[in-house]
Amino acid sequence: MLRTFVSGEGEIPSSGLVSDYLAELHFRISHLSGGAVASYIPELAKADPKLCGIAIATIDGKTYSAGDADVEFTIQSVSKPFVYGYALERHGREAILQRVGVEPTGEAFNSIVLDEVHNRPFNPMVNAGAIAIAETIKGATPAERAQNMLTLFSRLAGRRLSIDEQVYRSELETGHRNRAIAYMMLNSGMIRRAPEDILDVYFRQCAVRVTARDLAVMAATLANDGVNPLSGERVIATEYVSDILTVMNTCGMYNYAGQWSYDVGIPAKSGVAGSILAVIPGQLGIAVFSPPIDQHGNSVRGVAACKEIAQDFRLNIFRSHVSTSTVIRRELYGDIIHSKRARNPLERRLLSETGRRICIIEVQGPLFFGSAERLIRRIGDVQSTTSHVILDFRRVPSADEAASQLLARLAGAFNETGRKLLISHLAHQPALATLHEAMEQALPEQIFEHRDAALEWCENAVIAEAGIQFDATRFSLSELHIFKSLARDDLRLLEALARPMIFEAGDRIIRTGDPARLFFVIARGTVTVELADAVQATHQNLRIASMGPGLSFGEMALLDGGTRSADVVANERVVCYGFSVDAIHELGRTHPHVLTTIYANMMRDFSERLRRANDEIRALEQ
Ligand SMILES: NC(=O)CC[C@H](N)C(=O)O
Repeated sequence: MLRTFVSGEGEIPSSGLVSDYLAELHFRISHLSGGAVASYIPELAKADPKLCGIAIATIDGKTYSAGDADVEFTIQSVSKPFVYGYALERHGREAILQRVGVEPTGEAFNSIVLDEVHNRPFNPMVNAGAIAIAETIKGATPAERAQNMLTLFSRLAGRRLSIDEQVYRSELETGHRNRAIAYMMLNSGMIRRAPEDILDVYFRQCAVRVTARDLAVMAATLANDGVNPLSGERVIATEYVSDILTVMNTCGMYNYAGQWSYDVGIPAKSGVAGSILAVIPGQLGIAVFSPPIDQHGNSVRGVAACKEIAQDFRLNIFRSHVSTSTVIRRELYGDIIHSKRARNPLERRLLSETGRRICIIEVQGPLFFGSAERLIRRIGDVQSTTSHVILDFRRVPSADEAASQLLARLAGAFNETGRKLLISHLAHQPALATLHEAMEQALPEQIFEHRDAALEWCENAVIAEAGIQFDATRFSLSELHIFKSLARDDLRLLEALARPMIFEAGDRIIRTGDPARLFFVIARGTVTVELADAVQATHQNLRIASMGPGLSFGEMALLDGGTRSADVVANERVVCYGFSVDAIHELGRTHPHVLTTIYANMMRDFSERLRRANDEIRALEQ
């Protein structure tokens, strides 16, 4: 039962909740009786049966513990899954399967039977299999092999471990059953080197000193796809982690494995010194240590503690925590949501009429078969009404091989139909590398760092298709919205005031804080309006708009005559006309209607922009 979710102190101690839970659990578990300390290895018989420690490590490296979680004991059989992973990595699945199967025995950990069909040990979690696997530990001498083995475990624990010489010697002197198993395997050709050599490193491997906290970290390394959450070091290749966990699930608790899986539902491994290590993939690792073991060789208190934790925290791995229903965060359409590219009134009308052909899908969460399939199905649904689909991946932390393949196929299908699929915010990080590669191959031109750039690309395509671009070659002031409705004579007066100006790419045409003396009309090229230093963390400028031919900027100066509130930078060579604010005001004195018309045009533009901004905000609120 979860009893301690709120502490009495008024404040909720963030990590105290789990610690308190473990402390209570420990209190109950440590009073359990039953079982006996293993004595077939004489040195193990000396263990204090009262010892009891519990530890949990999360995949982001937080550890919780209760009781004797920092007391050292020997790892024993809990070492087996890790050396198995090591062997798989060195020799590959095929070669290892030749030597050791993956079938549960239903027999004790030290059973002497081999699989008669293949003449190999049933699985790597029982002694026979683990001894065969120990032969794969690299090294020309016993010392080198011991060193390599110890290095593996130190990397798994995230600290330097050592070997308990007494326990090692004790088993070396008395482990005749294991010796028998080794000789039998030599006889059947399952091991090739001298049994004593292999047993030497196997006994040492079993005698590595660890704490419950170490085991929790090792379990968390498996839960974390093979990366130690404390050191950040990859210790096991991702592709073999599921092999290890599968075998742990079917064979890790020996002839209790079926019942364990039914009761607890977590891949686990136990050792005769009294420890159990359990792995909840993607979440955490659990370890319990208490020496008395039952008839199967599993720690009595360890089994009880794991059962409770699994039930209280709903950790059965067959219980699904993933949902595919949230893969689409929301959909936005190009009639309401616009890029930061400022548009002239004609283009704006076109986009509000036909912009629904552009669909932005904000994707969220990890992509795997289920979520990718759901996403693709939705894209299929919107396809009939859209010509452009932008996938915004900023909230996608990972995509596996299956999802990457599905999306690559989708991209291929898009390419064939002439519809466009665009990708934005696909982060450069290892968990997205496969997807990146697949997308780069399928859509080399359509991957954008920012969604806004992708949207602008789509808008440009829609506008180009409609053939309504501003024609800069026959540029006349009457076509500019700011001068709309002015009589020809008035326009002529204004033309006389226009000063042609040329800027090169990167030129800062307007600088924040400068006195505002001119406003500009673009004839050729595009500019970007940006807020200097706006992104605090990086001191980067924030792009708020970009604009091209036929649009004006800096006209606010006509109203407030103050200083500039943003920077405007030329994106390429820009030809524009500058109008002196003073000269326009001057003109207003003799021709007041010129100024009022300009003001009215500006007001109309502002109010339209405000309305559109409100529509966008409303759409983004959903
Ligand atoms: N179950 C175990 O932990 C067994 C390990 C022990 N070293 C043995 O080989 O017998």
